[in-house]
Amino acid sequence: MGSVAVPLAGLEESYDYIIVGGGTAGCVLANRLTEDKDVRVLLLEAGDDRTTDPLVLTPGLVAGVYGKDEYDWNFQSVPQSTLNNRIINQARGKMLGGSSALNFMMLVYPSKASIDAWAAVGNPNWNFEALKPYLKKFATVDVPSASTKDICSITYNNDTVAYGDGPVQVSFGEGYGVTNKGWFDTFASLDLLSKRDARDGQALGAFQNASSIDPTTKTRSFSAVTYLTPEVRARENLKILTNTHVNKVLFDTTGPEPVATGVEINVNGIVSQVSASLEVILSAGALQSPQILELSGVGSKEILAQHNIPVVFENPAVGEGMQDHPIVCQSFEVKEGTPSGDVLRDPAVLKALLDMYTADRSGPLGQLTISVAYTPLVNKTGVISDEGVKKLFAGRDFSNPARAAIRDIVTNPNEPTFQYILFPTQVHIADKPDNMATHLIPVEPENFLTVMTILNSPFSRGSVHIQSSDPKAAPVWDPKYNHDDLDMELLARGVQFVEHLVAPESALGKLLNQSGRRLPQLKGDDLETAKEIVRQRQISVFHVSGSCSMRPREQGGVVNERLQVYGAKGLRVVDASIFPIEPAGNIQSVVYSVAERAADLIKEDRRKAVKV
Ligand SMILES: Cc1cc2nc3c(=O)[nH]c(=O)nc-3n(C[C@H](O)[C@H](O)[C@H](O)COP(=O)(O)OP(=O)(O)OC[C@H]3O[C@@H](n4cnc5c(N)ncnc54)[C@H](O)[C@@H]3O)c2cc1C
Repeated sequence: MGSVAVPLAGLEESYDYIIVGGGTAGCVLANRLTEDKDVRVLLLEAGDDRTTDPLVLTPGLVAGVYGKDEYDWNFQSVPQSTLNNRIINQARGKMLGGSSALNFMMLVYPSKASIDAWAAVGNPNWNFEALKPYLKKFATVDVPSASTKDICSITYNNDTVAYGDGPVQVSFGEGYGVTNKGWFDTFASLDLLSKRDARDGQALGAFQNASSIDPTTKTRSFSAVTYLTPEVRARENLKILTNTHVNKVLFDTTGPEPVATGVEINVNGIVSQVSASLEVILSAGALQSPQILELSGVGSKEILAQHNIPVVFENPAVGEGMQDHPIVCQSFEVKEGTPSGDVLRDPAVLKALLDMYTADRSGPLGQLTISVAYTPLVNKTGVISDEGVKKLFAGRDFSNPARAAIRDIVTNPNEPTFQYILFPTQVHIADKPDNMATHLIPVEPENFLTVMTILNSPFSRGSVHIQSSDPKAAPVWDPKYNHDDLDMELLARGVQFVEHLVAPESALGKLLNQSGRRLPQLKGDDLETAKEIVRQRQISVFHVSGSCSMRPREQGGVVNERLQVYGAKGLRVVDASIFPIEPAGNIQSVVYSVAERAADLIKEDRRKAVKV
């Protein structure tokens, strides 16, 4: 099907900026760029607008959207050789709001060192201090109640006033109970309770994360509702087009450097073009921004040739450098009387909770009761000694600046090598999960809690590339988890530490059925068994990033510090793809703040160009 240079009915022929992907980052940009009335923006989203959909808005119903074509791209990895050849699912939001519309809503701030590492790998203008104003700009964090503070041992936050003043509404909720208390008491007994506010980037120990849930309405607070409010949508200089698949970026190649001039779109099978007079901005997420670049002729010559795509300009780094946080999920049967989300398998319980939520927004469906902890490098004996850390890293090559930057974080006893999560239900791992819901729907008859071990700064790098010139064909995602064997060594040690958390004498262990089942039925007492637990139970924590990395070009960069694509004019990438190094913790806070900062950079560049 050929495309015609005629705009679709209702569209102008040209806009100043075209944003590709109305996801987490894309909605931020659409809002901020149209604050200037002179700037005309077109926001293009492949999915629909589901901002009034109860499955999206109700925090406790999130599992209901996974795998459904109208909400979720539902990508699958190639089999992972280090994980017993299992296939790993990667849910991705396909709707206005993108992945912020189907994520778990955990709102965690990155560690300072993990953002300072961005500067260390060639981006001197991107460090924690530079990002901090934007970490405050995207959200307003409500204060926790006295009872939440008490149950969750919150003694470290400066919580007399809300933190930040941005559109995303963030809260702590009220549903915490004995399991959360057990979590905090257990970490306290290990002298690993946070003493600092995690928002200052230097927390270590257990702390209560907030959630992107509006404290008043008890609904998901995500980019499409918070940045695209009715007021913003009413702006005459903003056009939002949903159900619009962007096939590729169009270039003028007649000058010395290719210039992005617009995009080719597919709306209900009708392929047409629309022009951008200033810039095309790709915000299609870490799996699809590189896909669109390759479909447009930007990428490795060999890959483009395989699919008969003419090269506009070559950059083999496109789609490489892919990162993700590996997460190992061990489930433990609870004692009679210990609360577990597994009771939702009973339709009568689910109905009663739905009735409560519908009546007055009360009950667990309007909250998230996950708790977390950051720890330094630990193993079965606790925090690993300096000597032990040195031994683990001895004789390895750290000449690559990114590897050196990650080593510096992981070996620093004041930095969070691991994030632990207390998840209130069982997690089911399948060799080939149909979708994310496969992990969440209880299949075991007993009730469980899950302790999750996340490696915050992995060394392994994967890739994502097109497998066809068809824009609708899913790209091939190979995260290459643990291909750097250090990741397996570290993760296995992190898994060994879980035995401290669930031990019979620990406060959490006392809530478990110590003679009951575990998933898997293995204990990480020795390192080899801990590695087998990783192989059987590691999945993705859905933090894919780094596939269009911000780095110097000669070091594998795709974008520069202003997020402009090397080798072209008028083209940027603004989403999780640009992260040069995965930040510690859950990454939505970083995606939002990168997009906020990008909006300022774009405005600044326009001011300079048109001298306004
Ligand atoms: C299941 C899940 C749970 C998560 N839980 C958490 C959590 O609890 N806390 C946390 O901090 N983070 C969490 N994350 C991660 C976080 O939500 C994401 O990292 C973040 O939302 C990614 O933002 P983005 O802007 O890079 O991409 P996205 O938000 O995914 O946006 C990309 C957008 O581009 C659109 N698009 C793609 N291709 C095209 C095309 N060709 N044409 C037009 N549009 C296109 C997509 O439909 C989508 O709307 C989770 C993610 C998932 C998937």
